[in-house]
Amino acid sequence: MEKMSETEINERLASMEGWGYEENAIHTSLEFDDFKDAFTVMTRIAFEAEKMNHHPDWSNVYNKLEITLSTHDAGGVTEKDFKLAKIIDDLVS
Ligand SMILES: C[C@H](O)[C@H](O)[C@H]1CNC2=NC(N)=NC(=O)C2=N1
Repeated sequence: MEKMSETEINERLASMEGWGYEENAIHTSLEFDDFKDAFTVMTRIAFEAEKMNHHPDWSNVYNKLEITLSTHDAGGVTEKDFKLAKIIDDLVS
């Protein structure tokens, strides 16, 4: 899958609330009521990621979840990252 240009990435991000571009990846920060809610969403994301064979880089501290998406093989952001970002947005909205 082909790495997208920074211009293309920023165009796509313009219509996505809560996501930003930095260091060859797109990022979002999510906050939940508690750990249980955060981990429930992580589990749902994990199953979707596994289906796509495309996995987030993430960290969780109690009710907070930081997510970074990039396509490691391409060394940057590809359409797959936007596909997973959309799935994540749909899961939390
Ligand atoms: C072997 C396996 O298909 C690859 O390592 C997949 C797995 N998940 C992946 N996830 C992400 N984010 N980027 C990849 O390049 C990637 N590659």
